[in-house]
Amino acid sequence: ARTLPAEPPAQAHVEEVFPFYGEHQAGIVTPAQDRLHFVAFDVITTDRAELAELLQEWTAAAARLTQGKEAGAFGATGGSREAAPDDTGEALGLPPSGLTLTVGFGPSLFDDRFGLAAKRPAALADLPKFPGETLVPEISGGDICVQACAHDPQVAVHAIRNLARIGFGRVSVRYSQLGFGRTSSTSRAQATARNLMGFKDGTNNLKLEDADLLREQLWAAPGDGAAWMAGGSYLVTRKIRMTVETWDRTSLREQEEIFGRDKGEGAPIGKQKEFDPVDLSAMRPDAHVRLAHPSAHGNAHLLRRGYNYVDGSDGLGRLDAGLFFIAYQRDPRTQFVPIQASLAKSDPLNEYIRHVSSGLFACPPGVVDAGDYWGRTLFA
Ligand SMILES: C=CC1=C(C)c2cc3[nH]c(cc4nc(cc5[nH]c(cc1n2)c(C)c5CCC(=O)O)C(CCC(=O)O)=C4C)c(C)c3C=C
Ligand SMILES: [Fe+2]
Repeated sequence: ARTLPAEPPAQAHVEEVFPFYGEHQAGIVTPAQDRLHFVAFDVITTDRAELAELLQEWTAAAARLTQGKEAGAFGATGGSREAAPDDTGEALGLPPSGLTLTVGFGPSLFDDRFGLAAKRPAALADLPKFPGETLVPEISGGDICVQACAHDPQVAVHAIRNLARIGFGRVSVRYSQLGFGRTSSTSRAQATARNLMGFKDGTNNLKLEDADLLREQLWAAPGDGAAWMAGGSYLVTRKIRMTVETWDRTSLREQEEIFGRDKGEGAPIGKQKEFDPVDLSAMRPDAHVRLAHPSAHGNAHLLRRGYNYVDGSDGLGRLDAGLFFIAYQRDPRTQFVPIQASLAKSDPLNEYIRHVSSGLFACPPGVVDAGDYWGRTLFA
């Protein structure tokens, strides 16, 4: 029998509303919701004022949407019948569903189009090329990203669709990704969910209860170099395709040795329970959790917040499935990069996975009140 921490019933989840205003953006330490719609935009206007104006319009819409309201004051049906409605309507009648919207700015926004080059944080350094990755440019990068998380996919999709509609003529969608089944817990009140390899994922994650570690490892601080990012965090996304058919023909012993944890309970090799402390010496030297462990990287942690994805099948009878990996951190140069460098070099999981897209974004601090907007500290 499984023992899971107590969680509120599903109905309580869909009625959940997370505050939009605050020191930090919601959607980072917020207990990970069940569904994801992630979008990356290219900015097509070259006018800085127009971009800042769009961010203000987006902020106003996001403040409404996350509270369970329609995108604009007239909504889907309250405006003129001669004009397009200011909400697309597919979330009418649905509960708020714990929607959060989190914005980030990619390295390409800091080129010479908007006079932002001098504000590019050193921590937003382009990621190096990692061995074995086969990144597809069309589903990588982006000037601006928005991560929508909710318990109902229709609510997450509705939010992204309305932001894209508002941005018409100023931004265009570069790529978007749907995700289901969170693969991380970001709070100790949550049960650990499973990835598509069938393993509990997110056991040893940074969690919202870890106040000291969050201060040290998650949030950018005023002395970090880019003052406008204080209270923000850096986001790395990686779409990681899994060859699940090959994985499914691998023995249970091999699967468990690759991760360094058992499949049923999620306990570290040599231990009994999921949250027993990891004994690295008990597992093979290249076990995934051993290579990724903070002790192997100068105590570097990540706040992982990824989702499973299945984009249909690939025409060869294989599921086009995997993990949309999402990780927040204070500085990717000392956190994601060294961890991924060692995984790319030695992780036996590499036989079953391929990184196909990559994104890097500076997610600014939270919007403090209705007079504030996404990116104000950057554009000020
Ligand atoms: C660069 C960072 C990481 C990538 C990329 C990554 C890919 C990846 N991971 C799993 C499954 C699991 N990962 C687990 C632990 C874990 N993974 C990372 C980092 C990356 N993983 C870290 C930092 C950790 C925690 C290590 C520790 O402190 O113990 C686990 C074990 C359970 C857990 O603690 O979350 C699993 C399972 C997959 C399938 C995958 C790519 C598809
Ligand atoms: Fe991992």
